[in-house]
Amino acid sequence: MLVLIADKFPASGREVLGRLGEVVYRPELSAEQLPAALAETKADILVVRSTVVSETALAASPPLSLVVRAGAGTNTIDTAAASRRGIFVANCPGKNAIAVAELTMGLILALDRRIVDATLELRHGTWNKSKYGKARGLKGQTLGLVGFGMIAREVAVRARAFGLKLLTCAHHPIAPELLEAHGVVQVADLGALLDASDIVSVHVPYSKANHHLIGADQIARMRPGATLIHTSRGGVVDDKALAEAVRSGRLRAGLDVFEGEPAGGQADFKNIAGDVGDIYATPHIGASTEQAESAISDEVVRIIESFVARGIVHHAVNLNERVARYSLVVRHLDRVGVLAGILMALREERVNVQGMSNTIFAGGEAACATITFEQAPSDECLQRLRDHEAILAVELRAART
Ligand SMILES: NC(=O)c1ccc[n+]([C@@H]2O[C@H](COP(=O)([O-])OP(=O)(O)OC[C@H]3O[C@@H](n4cnc5c(N)ncnc54)[C@H](O)[C@@H]3O)[C@@H](O)[C@H]2O)c1
Ligand SMILES: O=C(O)CC[C@@H](O)C(=O)O
Repeated sequence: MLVLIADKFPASGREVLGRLGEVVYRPELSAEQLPAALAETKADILVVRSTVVSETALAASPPLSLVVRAGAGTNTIDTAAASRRGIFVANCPGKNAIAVAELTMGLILALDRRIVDATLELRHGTWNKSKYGKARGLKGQTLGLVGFGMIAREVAVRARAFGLKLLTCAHHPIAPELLEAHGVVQVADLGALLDASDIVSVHVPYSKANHHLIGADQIARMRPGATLIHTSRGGVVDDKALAEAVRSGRLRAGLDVFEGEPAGGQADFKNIAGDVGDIYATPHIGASTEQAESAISDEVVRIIESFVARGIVHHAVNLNERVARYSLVVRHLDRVGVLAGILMALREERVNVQGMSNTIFAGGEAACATITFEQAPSDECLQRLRDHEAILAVELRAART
């Protein structure tokens, strides 16, 4: 088994993976160089952070069967192409949420106290207490969290300690216990959240549907003097419209992600923070704390270990989520050919198997197979299975609709 790691990844994690197979560490690879590296190494497993994984990359190594995103967002991986090729794509949900929440709070505080500007002036020898000795203060202000996933919840925990009032919006009703536990109120929709918030912080994944979720209209709807914090993904906010609103003095913004940002560690990048003083910005470092990188590394190792040892992929993001209409539970003696016999019987019925698992009981004598499909096998087929000398019991279950 060969694991190609195409982004920065801790040495401790690489060492553990090295015990499972060969590890090729190429953190310098760009998206353009990735296909050639995959073709050359014939990697079975690919680990990436922000490096884009295109269909060409996925096709470059025939044995490639798993791509692990050492992070949360998978929009940089062509998951549709991976699904077409039967390649699992997995991520590490929540493992860097605290780090992003900490940066979010950092940007909120830095903007309120204008810490960056004050530091820059002091560095140049200017004492400007008159200018920087004015801030609104956070207590009692309203923070609107766009999305209420892992990161937004960690932001809520921290923001509450600062005395902020918390709102959120989602496409569906969020469980009341979850809202209550975080001291958050769900408002009707994004518009209501923008109307009511002094600070808006964006925590949704990038997708076609979320492209410019915070566009010119939403930016215009924000309260005058409000602050927008964006640490989710370039493209969720319309950067140009935001820059205009900040330049006009209506808003302030704290950004960790940008439209068209470079994927690698160092590059020239002309960006909207360059000429707009009220934009504070960091180069996509939300997840980059030692704590988060270590938690992500442990999770990547866990995902790969489980895949190699048991074929189970934790946090796969490109599986068919549809619940099969029928499942057949077959308890059987653990003998060669029994499973093949069951599948042959289903094949004769032209039943297309959707999923299958087989668990062996302690002692190794008996096992239980669960097979799922959309179309029920006939009674005759079920009887034939029941009559098999190595089959102990057969039960057909229909999913509740
Ligand atoms: N700056 C960084 O370094 C960094 C690090 C980690 C994650 N991220 C980004 O942050 C995003 C969120 O991360 P997370 O761990 O909280 O993910 P998550 O999946 O736990 O939460 C995202 C939530 O947003 C909701 N959502 C999606 N579209 C929405 C919409 N239009 N309106 C309201 N809710 C919507 C989803 O239902 C989900 O509950 C990631 O997808 C990634 O792009 C950035
Ligand atoms: O790996 C990184 O540096 C960024 C990760 C982050 O954007 C994520 O989606 O987890």
